[in-house]
Amino acid sequence: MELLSIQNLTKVYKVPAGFLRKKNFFALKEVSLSIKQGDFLAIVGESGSGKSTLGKIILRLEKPTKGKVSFKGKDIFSMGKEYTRKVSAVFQDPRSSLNPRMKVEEILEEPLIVHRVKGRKERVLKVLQRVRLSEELLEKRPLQISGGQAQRVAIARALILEPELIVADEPTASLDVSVQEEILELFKELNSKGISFFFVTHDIRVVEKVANMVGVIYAGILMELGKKEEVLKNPLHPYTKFLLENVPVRHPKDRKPLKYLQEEEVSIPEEGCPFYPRCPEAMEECKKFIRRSEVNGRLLACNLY
Ligand SMILES: Nc1ncnc2c1ncn2[C@@H]1O[C@H](COP(=O)(O)OP(=O)(O)OP(=O)(O)O)[C@@H](O)[C@H]1O
Repeated sequence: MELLSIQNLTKVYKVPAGFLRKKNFFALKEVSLSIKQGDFLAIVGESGSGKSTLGKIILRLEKPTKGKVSFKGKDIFSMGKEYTRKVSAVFQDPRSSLNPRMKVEEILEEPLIVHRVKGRKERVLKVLQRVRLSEELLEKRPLQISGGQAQRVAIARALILEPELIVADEPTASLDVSVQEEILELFKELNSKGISFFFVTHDIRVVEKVANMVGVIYAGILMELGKKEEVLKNPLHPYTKFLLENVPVRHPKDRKPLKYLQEEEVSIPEEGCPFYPRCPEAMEECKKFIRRSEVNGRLLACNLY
């Protein structure tokens, strides 16, 4: 069953363009995708590609300029509090997403109070077990616990209203590698129990372990979207191929700059395909337009298809 559907989503920001002037900046351009019940969709992209904007729109923290987002067939912006119950969020840094003055117990109880849910104590204890935290933590505040524990508290809070979809925006990026693995395992386990995920990451390696679907975004355009095995084994879009050739390495000293960063800085064109200046397979028409198509169930934005 389709849980979330995004159709032709465009987000335009007005950005400064010289003295007292503003211009349109497209953070997202005509993005369409859908999340089925049980899906773990990972959206991969570099910094500034629009992935967080997409997550924020799903969470109703931003409004689209154009396009539609629906949850089980209903426009999310016309839904009331029941949407916040069904769709929750985990962000990158638990230290800034959790109120440092509140005790863990209060943090976990808050959504239950807002949504007038009874039996709060049992719910809190149950959710602590789900994220494998001990009861002793309830009296602590976010700064008195480790980063990994704090992220588990954030996940517990996201789980407490029994959501159907969790939007997770780089939820492991601020954690140590070993803790990252544990948190990913936890997401995988929650997913296997039926919770769907919209997971934002810049690290395509993270996707390999947990996702069943992967979407690749560049300069606000969803370049490729399909089943994880297919996309990773047989990438069709030149940009997906490029990302896979430049997978980040674990150890900082092994890191090399992305290939194109060694070249001169290329600006992103506003018309046509934003990737064409870097694309080894670019054609003349790519300067003018970008074709969207579906190849064997895979969505592509590329003139090669
Ligand atoms: N409120 C805003 N006003 C103007 N521009 C914005 C605003 N919010 C985001 N942008 C721009 O939109 C683009 C997409 O931002 P977004 O945060 O979605 O990217 P991202 O892929 O999540 O990157 P990162 O991984 O760095 O967070 C960026 O160029 C950003 O500067």
